[in-house]
Amino acid sequence: MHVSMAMQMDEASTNLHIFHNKVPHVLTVAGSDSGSGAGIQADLKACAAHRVYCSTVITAVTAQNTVGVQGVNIMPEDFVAEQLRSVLSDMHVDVVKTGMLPSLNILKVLCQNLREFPVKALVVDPVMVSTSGHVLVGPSILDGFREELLPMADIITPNIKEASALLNYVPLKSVSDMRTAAKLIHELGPRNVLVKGGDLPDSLDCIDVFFDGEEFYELCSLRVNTRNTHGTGCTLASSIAAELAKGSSMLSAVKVAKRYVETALDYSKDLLIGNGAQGPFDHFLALKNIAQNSYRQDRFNPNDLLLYAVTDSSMNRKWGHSIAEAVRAAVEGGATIVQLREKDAETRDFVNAAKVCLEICRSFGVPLLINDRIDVALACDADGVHVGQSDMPTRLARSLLGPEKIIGVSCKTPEQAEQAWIDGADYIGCGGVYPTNTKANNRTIGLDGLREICQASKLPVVAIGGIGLSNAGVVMEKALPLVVGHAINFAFKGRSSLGSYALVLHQLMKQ
Ligand SMILES: Nc1ncnc2c1ncn2[C@@H]1O[C@H](COP(=O)(O)OP(=O)(O)O)[C@@H](O)[C@H]1O
Ligand SMILES: Cc1ncc(COP(=O)(O)O)c(N)n1
Ligand SMILES: [Mg+2]
Repeated sequence: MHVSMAMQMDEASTNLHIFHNKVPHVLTVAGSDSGSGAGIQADLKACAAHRVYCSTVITAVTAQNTVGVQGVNIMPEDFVAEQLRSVLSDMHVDVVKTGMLPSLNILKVLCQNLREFPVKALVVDPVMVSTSGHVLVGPSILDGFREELLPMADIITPNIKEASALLNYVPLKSVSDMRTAAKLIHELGPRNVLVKGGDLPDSLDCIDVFFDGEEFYELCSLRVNTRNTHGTGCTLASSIAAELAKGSSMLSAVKVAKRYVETALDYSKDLLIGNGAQGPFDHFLALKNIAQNSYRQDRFNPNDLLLYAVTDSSMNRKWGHSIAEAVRAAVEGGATIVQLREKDAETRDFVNAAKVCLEICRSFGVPLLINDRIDVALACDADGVHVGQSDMPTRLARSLLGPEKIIGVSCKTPEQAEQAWIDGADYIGCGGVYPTNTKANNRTIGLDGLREICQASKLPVVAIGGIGLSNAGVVMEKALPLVVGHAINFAFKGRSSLGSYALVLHQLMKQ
């Protein structure tokens, strides 16, 4: 407390305002996998997924894919030493995680560096055999593990085969054998042991045995039925390292890491990458959605705003329409973008309806946005959101949704339009142009207000509020000629037959 106060005063008086955020940092010392399922590549992805920085020292380059390992090229130990020195002499590393250590000399070089540059924790994944059965590191490494590395380790994470190898190849066939093995490996010096049961035959669950020298914990997860388990071991160890770097206790780090692997495998169980027996999985839980949505060429095309339909739950209720029926009518009638604006829907109903509407919109190649509810947009992977001035701030919405989603912002003044542009919005909605009964207490800006904002806005403008067949022509006439490089578009809320309005107005705009 005193220290931080003093620092602040000192920095204020000397005018040095450089506050550095120290970032949690894992260094992985491992082999490269050209197929990117395991090794260095899995470590980088796992650390990024846990929001931890990861530097890399490459010990070997493997030619590897989903079929197996075609070749291994071991790095010269001097060059491994040079990489270690480059990273450790410059960067603040919290945790070192080791994977493939292909020679005894490389292991010794690593131990030397760890003594010279001590870190908060050492996670050892004693990689020996790939999931495909290829021997990556020969048994000559075992003495190095036992004599030098394990006594320095905070945790070692052998799979069944590696645990057996460390114990002179005793057979391990059950969870009870795994417990015995964990205890014996603990006697070799590491402070904690996790014997992984991913490869335990005939097991419905995936049970890993954790031993901290005093207590045993059996950590159980569902066994995901999938071919995509290549790299689970590397990912688990990196995830443990990442959680430790953030400050977790060992048991908590192991539990979070295991749950992460299980979640990622479940999400990725049907991914198809490569033709071999063992596929990689998706560390960011995003590829499945991207594969489904690959129809869209551009993230956002301003021309999509041409005819903008907005749903309204009370209007739909009044006319006896479901949200999905209204959306289908709108896109069939020519709407080029749809926004779900459901102010009083139950969240679960809203998510379910949004999923159905998304399918309809996707089949027409029409983007679907969600009003206000970032959570609903994320849950159904909608194309974006539309937010008002008192909803989620645009920048925060952008960081939650990522760079690809569409964000629109309601603006009533040129200043708000400028701010929306600064904050990274894609378009602004502008209104109410005319009085409307679908939004209470909404100040009408009129055609003059609309024109003023169109002149000022650097973003495409969608006109909204009380626009229908009778006045659409006037809005176009008054506002359109003044707008250079922007489209004026129309939003229709809660009409009984959005389709026919859309159709007629679409014709009108084409003239
Ligand atoms: N099919 C699966 N479903 C759920 N978890 C799994 C599956 N296969 C492996 N795991 C988990 O992934 C981690 C790595 O396990 P394992 O495959 O035994 O190690 P390695 O990849 O080093 O051979 C463990 O926590 C294990 O329980
Ligand atoms: C370079 C490298 N390092 C480690 C593994 C083990 O990973 P897994 O046991 O999940 O196949 C691998 N296959 N390749
Ligand atoms: Mg495995």
